[in-house]
Amino acid sequence: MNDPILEVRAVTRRYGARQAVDAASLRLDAGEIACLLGPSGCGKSTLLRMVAGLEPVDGGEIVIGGDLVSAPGRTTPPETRGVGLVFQDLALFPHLSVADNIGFGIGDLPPAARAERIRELLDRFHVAHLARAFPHTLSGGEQQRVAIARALARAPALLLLDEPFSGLDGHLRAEVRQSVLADLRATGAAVLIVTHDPNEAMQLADHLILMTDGRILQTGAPEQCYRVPVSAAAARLLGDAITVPVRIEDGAAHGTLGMFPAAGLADGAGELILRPEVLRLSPEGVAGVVEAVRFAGAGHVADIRLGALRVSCPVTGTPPRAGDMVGVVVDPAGVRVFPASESQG
Ligand SMILES: Nc1ncnc2c1ncn2[C@@H]1O[C@H](COP(=O)(O)OP(=O)(O)OP(=O)(O)O)[C@@H](O)[C@H]1O
Repeated sequence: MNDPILEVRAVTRRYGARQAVDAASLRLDAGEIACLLGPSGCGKSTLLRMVAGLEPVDGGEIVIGGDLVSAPGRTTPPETRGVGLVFQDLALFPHLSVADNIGFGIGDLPPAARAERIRELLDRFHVAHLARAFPHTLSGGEQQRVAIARALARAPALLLLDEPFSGLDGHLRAEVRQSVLADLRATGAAVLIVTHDPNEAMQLADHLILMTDGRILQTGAPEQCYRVPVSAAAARLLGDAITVPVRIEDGAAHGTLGMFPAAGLADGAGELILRPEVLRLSPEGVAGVVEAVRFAGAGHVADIRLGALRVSCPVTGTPPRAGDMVGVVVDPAGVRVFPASESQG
């Protein structure tokens, strides 16, 4: 196995009594794109800033390209870590042209080599026609491309992006994201992107890193994290998750939606966690009453009362009406069972 580009080992950062990052570990291989996802204040930016060398670590170690760059009392400065950085505000130099922004950090190269590198990046990020333009005349998406091109000027093996798409609005955001992603992949750099947007993270990443309260809950491929969350908290970070209280007894979980395997779990209170899409309406399912039906583009969503439980169930075809009695079935493959104490958060 190749050595990772980035290895973060049990890194900790405290601000007074607050543990902003608590024993976080992750690794990133060459050419891999990872998204660090979590709610506001969970410590994502702090972790990224420690990797960048903008913040010291209070515990643990960071290794980049085989070099130990952070340990308590030791912080290699950002400019000698071989990382590229792009922050939310992009921070382009307003008085420099696009070409000069991109070439800013490579003034030490011979002029011909510098010009060649600038031309390469202008082409790669599709901004060659803007080479002489100034940042304030560019669209948000164009500024985004220039900021990334500038961060890659020294060909870092690792690029760090903190909420890079947050300044772009809906439609433009998705479009810029996908095309920038393709261009980034072509550079071969390992990329660590901080975001609080689950859809963005799932669409961009080879590898998700889910974080809450300073701790990393789960890492893995987006589909794995979505389908097989390690806890209710991890499940909720990636989208709608229905929580159903159950009683675990002799390796089975019993609750309103029926019985599900819970091998290896101790008897006691538990929770089922499932995505809405594993529910469907069928007459042989658990009986419930439709409370409301909403149009949701590709189909409808029915809010259904099943005793004390209320679930939102996607419906294809003709939707039921409020007040109808329906049956709800669950695809057991889409259900996870957790002991109640482990699924808090
Ligand atoms: N320089 C600082 N001094 C004191 N507390 C800080 C400092 N930087 C961050 N914190 C605190 O550490 C915690 C984590 O902050 P951080 O900015 O890393 O979170 P985040 O997940 O990036 O949030 P957001 O998505 O809102 O940017 C927060 O409670 C924040 O208030």
